[in-house]
Amino acid sequence: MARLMQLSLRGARGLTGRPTSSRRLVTRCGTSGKFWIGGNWKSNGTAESVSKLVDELNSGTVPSNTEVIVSPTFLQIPYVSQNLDQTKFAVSAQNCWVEGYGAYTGEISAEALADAGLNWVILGHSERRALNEESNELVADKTKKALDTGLSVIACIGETLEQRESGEMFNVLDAQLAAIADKVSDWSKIVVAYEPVWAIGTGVVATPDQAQEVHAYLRKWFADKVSADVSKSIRVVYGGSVNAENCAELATKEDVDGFLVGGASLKGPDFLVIANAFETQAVSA
Ligand SMILES: O=C(CO)COP(=O)(O)O
Repeated sequence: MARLMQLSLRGARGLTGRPTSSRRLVTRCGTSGKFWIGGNWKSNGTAESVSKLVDELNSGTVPSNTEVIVSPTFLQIPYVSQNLDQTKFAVSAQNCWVEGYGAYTGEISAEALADAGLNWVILGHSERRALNEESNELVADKTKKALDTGLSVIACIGETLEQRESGEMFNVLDAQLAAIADKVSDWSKIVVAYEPVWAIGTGVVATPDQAQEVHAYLRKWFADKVSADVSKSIRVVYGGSVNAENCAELATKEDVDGFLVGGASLKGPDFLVIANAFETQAVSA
């Protein structure tokens, strides 16, 4: 109760002492009201290291105001699903194919993910866009397919340094979102992950103000191009060199509804600090 009161005070005054809008007072972190943290393990993890990581995560706590997912490789998903405490953590895939079951050698369908008991999939990660040449249209088609199959989607967008420095950043983000908006009308099972490519795996984190600027822009994009309701309810999370040291300050930003974490999600104690970032800054506000 005390924490709830602190959260509402924080919503009413903001950390700066300035009044925040009533929109965010009611809807910080979207309709769910929960901060959202994802750990993207990428192509990492041996049987031994994953077992250790799962044990470390199980020994930690996750606040009730935060939803936490981890995303192992396909091969590690069964072990993680069976051994991770799913009262605290959900499990996600890092990709799926655009078609269903069939003659698609090397691919895994959204249906197969659902059949394995998963509820989440990451789509459009910049590494897949760059290394596997996934276009905005393919990411949008995969997003539609995953949603139609009943999965929730972490839809990743973000600009390269070159695009940012040449003034193309907002056009790039617009095009990435517009492609999805062309195919999808129900955004209730989408978390948007803003991951500037220049911040991924580089140790160069966006400043809290840089993250807030883009997140506020994206929220306005939803208000203008989709609807006021979606703008209010969608969660927009930040990814790119988030770690145990910088997460609390980033979490203070009004339009930052969580994080998608790469490297630091492979270290159990660090990821648990990040998973508690919203709780920590809410209580200390
Ligand atoms: O790509 C990311 C999460 O999807 C971010 O990776 P890092 O946290 O390692 O920069």
